[in-house]
Amino acid sequence: MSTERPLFAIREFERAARDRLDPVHHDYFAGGAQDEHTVRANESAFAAINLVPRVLRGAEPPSLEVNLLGCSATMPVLLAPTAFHRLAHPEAELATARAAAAAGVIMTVAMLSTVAVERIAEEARAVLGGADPGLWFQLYPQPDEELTRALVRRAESAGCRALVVTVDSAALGRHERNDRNDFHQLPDHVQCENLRGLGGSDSGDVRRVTLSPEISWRHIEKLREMTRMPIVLKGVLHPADARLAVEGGVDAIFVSNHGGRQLDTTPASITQLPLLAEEVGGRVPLLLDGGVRRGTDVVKALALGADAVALGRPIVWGLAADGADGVAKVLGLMRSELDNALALCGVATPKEITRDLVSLP
Ligand SMILES: Cc1cc2nc3c(=O)[nH]c(=O)nc-3n(C[C@H](O)[C@H](O)[C@H](O)COP(=O)(O)O)c2cc1C
Ligand SMILES: CCCCCCC(=O)C(=O)O
Repeated sequence: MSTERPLFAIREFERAARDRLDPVHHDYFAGGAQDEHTVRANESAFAAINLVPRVLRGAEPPSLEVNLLGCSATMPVLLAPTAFHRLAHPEAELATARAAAAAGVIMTVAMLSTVAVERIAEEARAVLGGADPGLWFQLYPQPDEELTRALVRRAESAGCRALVVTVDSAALGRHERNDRNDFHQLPDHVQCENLRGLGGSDSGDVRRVTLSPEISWRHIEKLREMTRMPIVLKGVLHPADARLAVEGGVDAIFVSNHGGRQLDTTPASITQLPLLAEEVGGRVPLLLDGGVRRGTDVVKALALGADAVALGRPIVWGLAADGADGVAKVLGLMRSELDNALALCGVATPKEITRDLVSLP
């Protein structure tokens, strides 16, 4: 399966994916909470920010490399965790992992991946001739501490280099598209493979997962005791929570509204970023996701205080459109757009991107 004609923008991958996907699954991937105000805001807020380039800087050719929590990456763009890749393509997370490894970017494996994290790591390592792909693992902390511990152990044993703890999911967001489609159960062949063999059960049934309002800072402290992986809190929007996170010793903060899929009418991630950047004051790295669709969006996020950004839906669109090749093309597009945007802004590296390169609405 491959796209018949070349695609020149992530928006075109979105259309190609829509043409390929079962409409119910497309709605699951594309949709957000309730009226989807935040889904739209994530993208429109980027469009409303202007870039104010510098000229005649005599800059070196752009170099996009970064190091994030000890993992080197060929650009400041990583894969956000997204669940259930098997709904998008039969090769599921294996295809995604091959493309990410070949591109030299960090893939955050979702706890709810449909291929086990060990298999994903093996696939990525094979692309790199046995070298470490620097995978990160996303966790929904469970009220059952032993299940959480087993998931953390599993990620560590698979060689994951950071634990991305999703904290914006005290309950599942209300997805009216899924309700209208009566999509409340996964097909039998789509299983959460990371759950198998843990907590005394061999089932990969997603219903074993609990999203609970009981989860608190105490659970983050426990995670700190459970693992030596750096801990990244994903889903922080309030500056006061960013302060607590830094004081609590987390290693990085992911400014995210879950792609508008949890609480509708939260601000766009990019709108909230400067407030968090000010509160954090460079004490820990800041990552951002939500609505990143262009290389120029990456420059805007870095100018406003992010160290890197992550892509959610664009990766799913690439996967659905053309498997590993589709993901590779999405990442290739981001890389060449970012390269072009840096050159046109008069900077050579992500570190040289400064606040004065953007003007806010
Ligand atoms: C289909 C889908 C599944 C997702 N699954 C997860 C998940 O399992 N865990 C998580 O922390 N975030 C999950 N997210 C949120 C993403 O990690 C990310 O925050 C969001 O997609 C970024 O916005 P974007 O899609 O506009 O790039 C999911 C998002 C989508 C679209
Ligand atoms: C208990 C199942 C929750 C699935 C959530 C996956 C996700 O984060 C998303 O779709 O967004």
